Amino acid sequence: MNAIVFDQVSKRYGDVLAVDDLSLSIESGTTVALLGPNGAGKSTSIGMLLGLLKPTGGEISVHGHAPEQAVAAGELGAMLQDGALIPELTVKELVDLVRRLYPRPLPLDQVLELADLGELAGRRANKLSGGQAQRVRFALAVAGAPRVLLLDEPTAAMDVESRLRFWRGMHDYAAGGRTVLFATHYLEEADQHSDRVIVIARGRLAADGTAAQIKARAGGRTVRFTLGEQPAAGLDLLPGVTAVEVEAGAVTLRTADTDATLAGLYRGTTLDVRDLQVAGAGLEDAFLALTRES
Ligand SMILES: Nc1ncnc2c1ncn2[C@@H]1O[C@H](COP(=O)(O)OP(=O)(O)OP(=O)(O)O)[C@@H](O)[C@H]1O
Repeated sequence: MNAIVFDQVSKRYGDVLAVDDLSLSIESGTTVALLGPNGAGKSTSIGMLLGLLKPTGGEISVHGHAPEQAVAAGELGAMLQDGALIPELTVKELVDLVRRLYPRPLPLDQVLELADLGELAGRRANKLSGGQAQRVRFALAVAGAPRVLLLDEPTAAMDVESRLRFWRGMHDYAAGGRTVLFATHYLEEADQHSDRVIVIARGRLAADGTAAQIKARAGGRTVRFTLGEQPAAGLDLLPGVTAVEVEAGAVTLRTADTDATLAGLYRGTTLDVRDLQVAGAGLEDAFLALTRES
């Protein structure tokens, strides 16, 4: 069953087409990373999912309902980039206040544990550091036990240790068969913490798959070497090669299988290859290649 469906959704702000004919569906129980450069349309998509922004065209549904209905029914929880916290309340009071607004909230202790707030329970909200305030926002997002959790760049203000703890809490929350969609710029986070990565660029879908598939789609690895005056014809036929660039005698091959490509190059051709370099295309390279392509 689908938790989230975007059907030909677009959003225009004046001259800016922030989301451009976006269609995708997210199966219930999956954790999905929404990846894209600045201005790609991630926050706009999350805003529309929450019913805070109206699409210019197309339709969005959450478990078969319009976003506004899903929010009203407590099906959606969200952690946005800067939600204000009530300064005079302690962390515990604030979390308890919010969870009581929902029909079937999580127990208070469980929320505090998920967000790693045990030691901060008695601290007033106006005395929290940026990273601690983010943890409280996460607690408020899960307090109502929503089936779908939306996180907009959740680890932006967190140090390394806080990040680790945050992801542990997120995985614990998702483990109950819940759906999580998180926006991030951090490719490593997408790689490590999601079942599926959706890359958007300029409001359009640039790639959709597991992190491994996305790396492979952008060519996996590159093999570079110098050929000088020798002809480069036929390099695209080497095993594994997905793209060939030749510039002034310098060749760059993108390959999904480095070993097969090199074997083919050395055993299957008579070329005199110089200055051979093999570089791993990480998710970063894949991401750059994909967002440039689109
Ligand atoms: N209220 C607004 N009015 C006009 N343009 C807007 C508004 N909100 C966003 N935009 C524009 O829409 C585009 C998409 O912005 P959005 O914030 O959704 O991207 P994003 O992927 O979340 O970016 P970032 O990673 O920087 O947070 C950008 O070009 C942005 O400038």
